[in-house]
Amino acid sequence: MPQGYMPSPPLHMPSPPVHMPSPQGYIPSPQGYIPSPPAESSESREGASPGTRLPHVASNSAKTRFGQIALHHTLVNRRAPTQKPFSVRFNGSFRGRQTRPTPFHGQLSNIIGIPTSKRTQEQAASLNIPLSTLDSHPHIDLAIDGADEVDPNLDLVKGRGGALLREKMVEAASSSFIVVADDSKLVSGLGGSGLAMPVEVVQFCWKYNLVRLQGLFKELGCEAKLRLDGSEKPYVTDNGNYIVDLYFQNPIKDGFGAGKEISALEGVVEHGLFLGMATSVIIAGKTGVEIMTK
Ligand SMILES: O=C[C@H](O)[C@H](O)[C@H](O)COP(=O)(O)O
Repeated sequence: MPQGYMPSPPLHMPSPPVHMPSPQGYIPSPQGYIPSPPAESSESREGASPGTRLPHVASNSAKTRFGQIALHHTLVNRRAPTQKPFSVRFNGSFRGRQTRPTPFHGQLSNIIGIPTSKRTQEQAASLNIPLSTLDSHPHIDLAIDGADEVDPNLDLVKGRGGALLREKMVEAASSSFIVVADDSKLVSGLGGSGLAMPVEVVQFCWKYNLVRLQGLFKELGCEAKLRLDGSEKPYVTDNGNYIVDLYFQNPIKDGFGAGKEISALEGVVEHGLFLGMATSVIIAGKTGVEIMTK
């Protein structure tokens, strides 16, 4: 936990500075902003605490909105702030729109971002967000990121965007890791979407490792494929490696065991199973937003 940071109840957000608009889905209270009364109750998910629905939040804007709220939540709850810059990691949370994201629109200062891909680094730099690296800032206060799959234990599959290695390094160094996703990402078990579970491998003899990776999960009906780019050439990560995508017919039963087996293969750089890392997950659905915490 970073120096000077005091957690507060997860669903309470103290009042932001006066120039910040009231966040959608929240109402003012003597304790600060609190979620608006739920439109309907939500069901709890196995392995996570009961969720709370925040009504009237469109799922297509929820990721950005709740990323902002998560950031505000963490920042305004810091007691006795030090002069030390607050470090936050970024991924593509502002991609698709080139407008300056609200948290950085002159409302927060003393923030340093740690980008997890070259693309995000360029975007953040173009928005004049101060950037650094893990070398200079080995302890990060807050990570906010999306996920490709979220299971009931808040374990994740990540890396369909190709940034899994840097994401895992940076998120593992973060005191708090908040995932923002929509409900299409929910699965009962990792690999259960039938979509890719990425593994970053060195280019040298990639086929050898592809065959070995597929062989590890024969009983789950796993098919391994080399990821290609738009020109049908092997996709190359920011780290100069290839990605082997694993497609499962049946979900992985033991994520930690699977992760260990994958990592034990020489030439494997990193895998897309993010286990025990997320602090909370903010899920947007058609009828509202649910916050899952352990
Ligand atoms: O490599 C990239 C990331 O791990 C994920 O693929 C990403 O966080 C999920 O992206 P999105 O929220 O845009 O679906």
